[in-house]
Amino acid sequence: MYLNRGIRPFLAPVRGGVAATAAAAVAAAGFSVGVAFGLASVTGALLRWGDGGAPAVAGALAATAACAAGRGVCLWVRDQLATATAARVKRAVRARVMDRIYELGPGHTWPRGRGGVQPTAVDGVEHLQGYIGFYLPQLLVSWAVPAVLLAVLVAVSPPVAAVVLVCVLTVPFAQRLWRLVLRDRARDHWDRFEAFADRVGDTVRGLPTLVALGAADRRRAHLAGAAEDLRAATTANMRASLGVSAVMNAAMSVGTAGATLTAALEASRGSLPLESVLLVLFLSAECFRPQQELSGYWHEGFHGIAAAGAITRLLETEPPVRDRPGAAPAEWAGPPSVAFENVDFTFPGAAGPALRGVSFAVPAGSVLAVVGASGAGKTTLGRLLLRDMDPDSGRVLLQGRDLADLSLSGLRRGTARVAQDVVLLSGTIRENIALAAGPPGPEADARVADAVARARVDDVAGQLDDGLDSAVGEGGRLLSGGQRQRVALARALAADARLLLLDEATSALDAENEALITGFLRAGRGERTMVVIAHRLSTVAHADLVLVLDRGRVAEFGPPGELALGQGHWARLVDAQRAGTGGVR
Ligand SMILES: Nc1ncnc2c1ncn2[C@@H]1O[C@H](COP(=O)(O)OP(=O)(O)OP(=O)(O)O)[C@@H](O)[C@H]1O
Repeated sequence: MYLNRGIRPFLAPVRGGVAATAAAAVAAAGFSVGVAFGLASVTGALLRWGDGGAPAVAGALAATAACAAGRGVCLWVRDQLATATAARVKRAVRARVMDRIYELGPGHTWPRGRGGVQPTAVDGVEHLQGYIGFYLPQLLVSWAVPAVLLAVLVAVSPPVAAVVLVCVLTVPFAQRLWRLVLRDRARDHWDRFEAFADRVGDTVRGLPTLVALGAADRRRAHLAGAAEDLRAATTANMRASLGVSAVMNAAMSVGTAGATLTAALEASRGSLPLESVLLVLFLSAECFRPQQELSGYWHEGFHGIAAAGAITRLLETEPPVRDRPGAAPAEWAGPPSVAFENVDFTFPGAAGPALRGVSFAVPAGSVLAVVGASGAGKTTLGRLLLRDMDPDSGRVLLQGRDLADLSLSGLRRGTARVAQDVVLLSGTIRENIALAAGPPGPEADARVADAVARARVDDVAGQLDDGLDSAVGEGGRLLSGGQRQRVALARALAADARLLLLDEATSALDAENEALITGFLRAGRGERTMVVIAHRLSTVAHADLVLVLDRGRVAEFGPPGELALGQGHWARLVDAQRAGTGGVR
């Protein structure tokens, strides 16, 4: 049986359900045998009508009808059990997949973009329904039922049983062939499906840009190419699958015909009575029925195998960071001091390091501004500070303790960030802010109210019909860039974090919002340690310390006033900004 190793653990708790489903299907097959016996007796009784067979016909008919009804009930039970079993597995798999996505965290690089994981988490888990509910139990049935029926056939006519046995044995051969043909294809098909889904998502998100650039037609052609790729892969798989189906169907036809001929031959020799001939014909057809049904489930089996492979790969992906044994919770009694000690970091697959030998120390409760040219490593430094990833060498320290020795959940409880690309979740402004405010209740409500006031989100809400209960739309697209940033800032404040990272938080702010941020930096000093990836001199002016990065190295570090007196990078950047020829980058 082809069972993906990632899915096996989820099947253990529902083994009983799969077995019960298969048992119901086997019971249905048992009633089919009853129907076969019944029909054979009805036919025999009809042929002997002259011998006063009316009561016998009536009895046989009643027994046949009862068996047919029993079969119907068993199939109904099978479908109920299959659906319930598959639903349990899907629930468990989905929960584990979501856990894994959280564990992979913000530091994981998705090989096919973030959109590529959606088909696995949504469609992939759905595809397990048919695979686990019907395909796997049917696989058991396709062995069990022929085995039982062959035993009955041997008792009725050993030669017919021998013919049927030979043909039934082609089925495992066909299954093996199917597995060999489809194993790699299933993965390839899923990869194309994920890539296509990611591109469609990208296109929808980037539609305004595509239209503005006049590139919509080119993108459409590109998408059509990817769709054609997927169609070609699907057709090729269907062809291969149908080829294997044809082998099975041929075996079944040959088996039924062979059984009929053998039975007829035996009847002509007088060694098989007519009723037994009929019985043999019905039973040999029943022997092949489970395999016929199995081939009907192959489509679901194929998608299930492909999905199970993708789910396994996701579950086996190693997170970039995880808790070390004995990791301790971080202490958040007050704002922490922060230090980097000789930190090197290179992104997987990157040509060169993003950070090299970075060292600096920031006292608790200070504001550190990080500046530097585009690509200098500012965002990477922020990400290492919040432990999205671990340094290749060197250490990041929080209150003198290596970040890697602290538990991730404890660390995340005390940190917050307003990221470069502010992402709001679908829902209302209030819901977005409340996300960070802890379990619902009066305390969380008070935190939200305080954050709204401090980030002046009430100004934003006042411009909207439903105030704080206005929907922000997917990703926050119903709000302006500046409004989004205020909501994101409020969200970070509601988290009441002792370590706050603002990554280019001022880039989309107007003068009023910028004043809000700088005021907030001034007021927050001492309350929390803040690291600001800064663009504007006004922001940096309120920093206690400035770190200038240049191609991944620390070019300068110190209080802004002192650095401005020198002749280095910082002094040049300030002069350039004052002269209006550049930012603080
Ligand atoms: N996920 C990634 N994979 C590979 N390389 C990356 C990744 N993210 C960033 N880099 C590279 O690391 C270097 C530092 O990038 P980083 O985003 O930290 O720069 P930055 O100073 O924040 O730039 P900007 O001001 O433009 O945002 C760059 O060379 C960038 O190309």
